[in-house]
Amino acid sequence: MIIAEQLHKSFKRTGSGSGLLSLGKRFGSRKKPTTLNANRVVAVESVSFAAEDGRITGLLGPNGAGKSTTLRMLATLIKPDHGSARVDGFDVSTDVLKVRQHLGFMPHNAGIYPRLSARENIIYYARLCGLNKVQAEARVGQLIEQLDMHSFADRRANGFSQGQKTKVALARALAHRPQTLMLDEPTNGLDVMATRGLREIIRQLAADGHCVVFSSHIMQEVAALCDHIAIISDGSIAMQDTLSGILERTGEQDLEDAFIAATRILGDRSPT
Ligand SMILES: Nc1ncnc2c1ncn2[C@@H]1O[C@H](COP(=O)(O)OP(=O)(O)OP(=O)(O)O)[C@@H](O)[C@H]1O
Repeated sequence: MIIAEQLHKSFKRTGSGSGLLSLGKRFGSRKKPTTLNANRVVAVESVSFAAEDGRITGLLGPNGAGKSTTLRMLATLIKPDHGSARVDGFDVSTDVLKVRQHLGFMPHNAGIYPRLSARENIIYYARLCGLNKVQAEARVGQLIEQLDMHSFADRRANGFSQGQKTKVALARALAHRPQTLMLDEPTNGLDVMATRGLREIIRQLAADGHCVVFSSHIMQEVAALCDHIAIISDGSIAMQDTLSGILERTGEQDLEDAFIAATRILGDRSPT
């Protein structure tokens, strides 16, 4: 289970574009210019949401909404500036090792080692997570079977297709049998069959009682897969509920219209 409360993260602005922001609000943003700091990029303004075990939770937001930054804070890769979050009861700021034991994270850009084979990539990560050599080899064998990776398991990852990279990254995230799994835009670049396969795996993990969180900007995908949806826009959660709850609260017929309505409501709530 994940509980995030008012997570906030900004980054130092680099490069020469700092003057641009002070001229006005960001394109597509409903935030007023006064909330923007010319020296900092606010990636996540205030994110609070809960993701329960046995449930698929979708973090739905457009490009630049703060999805990856939120997931990276939850995965203990970066520290929040403010706010707090717990993964299976462990604090992401103070119980880093415990959080990592309980969490499997598949980052946006797969991040696999090109010189290692698929099998070696997964074994390496499993060993980092505390499995001994025999355990790691056995676990990797299971994952290769489960994710149908036989045809490329012993090839170097350099040159892998997007789908092959995604499978390796997913296997790596599952290596230590984490209770909670977070996937950052997992279907990016996958074909229809690979996407279907991944959806089945996600459904099965939730059915087995795992907490699964994934980020996406694809409405149909989130609508088809998620039990719970958290809409993120401009670094804040605009609305969170079941699909039917979101449709009811916005008075819309489909998620796309509901998404626009929810972000408009958030914009109207923002301080002037
Ligand atoms: N390390 C960083 N330094 C500066 N700005 C950053 C950094 N990381 C993220 N940002 C900025 O924070 C904002 C949110 O980025 P983030 O990657 O979290 O969004 P996202 O919702 O995952 O977007 P996408 O769907 O495009 O991947 C963006 O404006 C991004 O440029």
